[in-house]
Amino acid sequence: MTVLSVNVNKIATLRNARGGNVPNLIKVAQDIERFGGQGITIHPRPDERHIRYQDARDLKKIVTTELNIEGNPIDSFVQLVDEVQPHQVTLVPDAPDAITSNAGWDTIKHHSYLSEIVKHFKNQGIRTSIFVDPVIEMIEGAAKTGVDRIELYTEEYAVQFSKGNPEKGVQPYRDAALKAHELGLGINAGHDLSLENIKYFKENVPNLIEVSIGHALISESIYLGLENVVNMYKSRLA
Ligand SMILES: CC(=O)[C@@H](O)[C@H](O)COP(=O)(O)O
Ligand SMILES: NCC(=O)COP(=O)(O)O
Repeated sequence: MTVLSVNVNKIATLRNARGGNVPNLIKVAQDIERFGGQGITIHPRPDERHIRYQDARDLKKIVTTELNIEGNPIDSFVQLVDEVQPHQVTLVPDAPDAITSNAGWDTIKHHSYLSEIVKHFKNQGIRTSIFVDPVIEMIEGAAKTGVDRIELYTEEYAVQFSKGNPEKGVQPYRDAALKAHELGLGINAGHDLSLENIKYFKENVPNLIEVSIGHALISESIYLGLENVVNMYKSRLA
């Protein structure tokens, strides 16, 4: 079984559009857990365009499954994670003005920086993950930082799947997962995973511990309903 962590960034996007508290992010997170979601993921960005730093504090008080905070470990992010103490922190190298995450870390170039940050969080007992492209050298570089897990950046898989090339799309992820497992790393994945492409990914990428899914899951819920969609993902991840 692979754990489904639901990314609620898009719930915050909708809420912020009117400046009030509709939809209520906390209630949605509680409902996701009630419907069977096994984790909540957030990705507070420096401009707080969707998740606000205060949301992280509020969610920590109510999440009973697993809270995963993703982001670029700039000083304010590190301070937030230190304060909130989520179950997992995922380091993502996104620029402040990036529309969304668009690359994994160069774990060789940033070896010292990542090693220091990984140590900082691991010393507090926070499970730490590094967002990477499915490139063997980057997996090896991640392992050398002492990190617990990697999160495979799955946009390219999603692109290839949508073009009708699922095997071409998944092959680098299978190879990366085998290497990561051999090196003792846990394997997470995320970005642009959807009801359409998740089953093939799960069936073809070994040792997949957790996926975080937001944009597609929330969009699909408009048509199919949140409870239904959470359970549709879970059956594809069983
Ligand atoms: C790391 C990752 O792939 C997701 O966290 C993604 O970046 C979601 O962020 P947005 O919701 O801002 O697109
Ligand atoms: N880590 C990936 C994530 O949290 C969700 O990404 P997406 O499904 O919104 O593309």
